Amino acid sequence: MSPVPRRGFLHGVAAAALPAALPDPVPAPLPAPLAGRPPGPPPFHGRHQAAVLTPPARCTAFTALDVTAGNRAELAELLRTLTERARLLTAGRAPDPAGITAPPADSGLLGPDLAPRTPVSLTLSLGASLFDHRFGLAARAPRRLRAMPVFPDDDLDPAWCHGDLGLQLCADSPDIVLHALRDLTRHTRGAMQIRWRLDGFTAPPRPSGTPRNLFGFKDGIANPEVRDARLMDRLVWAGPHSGEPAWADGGSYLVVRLIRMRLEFWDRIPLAEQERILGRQRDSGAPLDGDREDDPPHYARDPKGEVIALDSHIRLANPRTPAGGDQRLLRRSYNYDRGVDAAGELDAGMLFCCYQQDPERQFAAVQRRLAGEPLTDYITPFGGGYFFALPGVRDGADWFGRGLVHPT
Ligand SMILES: C=CC1=C(C)c2cc3[nH]c(cc4nc(cc5[nH]c(cc1n2)c(C)c5CCC(=O)O)C(CCC(=O)O)=C4C)c(C)c3C=C
Ligand SMILES: [Fe+2]
Repeated sequence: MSPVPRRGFLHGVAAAALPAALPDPVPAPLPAPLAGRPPGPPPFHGRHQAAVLTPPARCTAFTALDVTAGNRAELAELLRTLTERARLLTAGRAPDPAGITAPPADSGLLGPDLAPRTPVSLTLSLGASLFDHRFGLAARAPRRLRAMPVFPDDDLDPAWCHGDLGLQLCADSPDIVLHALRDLTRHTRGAMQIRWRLDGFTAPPRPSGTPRNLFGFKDGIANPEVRDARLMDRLVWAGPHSGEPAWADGGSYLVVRLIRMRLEFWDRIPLAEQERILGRQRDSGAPLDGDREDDPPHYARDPKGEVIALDSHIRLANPRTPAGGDQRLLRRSYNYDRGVDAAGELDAGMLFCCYQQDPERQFAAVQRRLAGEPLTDYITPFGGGYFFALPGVRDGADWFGRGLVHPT
């Protein structure tokens, strides 16, 4: 049982550790899509959570949690605490020292001087199960939020699926991610508990450009342009303009899929077959009818699939199909590596994450077309969930989910 009582978990250790004011962030390298903005980590306050549009970081941990808070007031307290800690952590700020008889205010993992070199980004999202009977929120749920269904070719393990909350932490190194997770769990003990967690990484671009997945192919090439704000309003952001409640304005649906990749099998097939399955050249990333990774594939010129096979991954996934609305997704995937399984096989794959305005119109429509594609012989989806990434925290008085839990 938790030594920290459920009620009032924010008061005491957490409240004592909160600083009165945060320092100005010091300039850090900007991801490409944010170039042109004033230097520094993405601001924490805003209409959207800052990390949704930023490119994948080097390291991540996706953690699904179950809320153990007993009522709506305790849920509100949990969300307020997560907001306060997120403000601190995303600014790379060390907590104030604890008294000599108290446990240290910080794990110490990053040394005594955190600020301001170690910013972490955090994205908080809600699962459909949070809207059950416990908190009286069913009538206020995001309209399109439901539990992740089972798709053909899935082999889902219930221990790796769903969750009341989804928490994604991203940073330059795994210790920064773990430091943030320890801080958050420590300050919310008694109100939420981890259900599952998968850590991921991206490779640095070699030699440049888009990073590669564990099959050796560049991944994330054909993503929508995040600098196009009107496009993001059509494809990524949800709110009253997409039929959602007012409190949800600026949020986004997040689909997470944990997909094991059978690396030993993949490594036994010829390169030409690998490229036929995916529809792109491995080394350059170009579509099989092009020369460069940013060349668009020309399916209309190849109706029989003689160059890019009709059942290749990119041709089936193609979200720019005229029927069924715009299905383009913002993919933000990571590689994962969990060592070896009991049979001595490599246990590695993809932590597939994508943001969208409508998971049925976008992710599910694409996923259904991929059923039975040749790639399915080399991959096994075993977990994940559907989540709603909350709108951003607007200012110093706001907190994650305030409009949901405390309507004004
Ligand atoms: C349902 C959504 C998708 C899943 C799940 C998925 C898994 C998956 N993908 C690769 C490798 C590649 N995917 C690529 C492109 C691509 N994939 C999806 C969707 C899902 N992929 C889309 C919508 C697209 C873009 C299609 C287009 O617009 O042309 C590519 C090509 C490079 C790129 O654009 O990123 C690769 C390579 C694997 C290995 C995988 C499961 C493990
Ligand atoms: Fe894909």
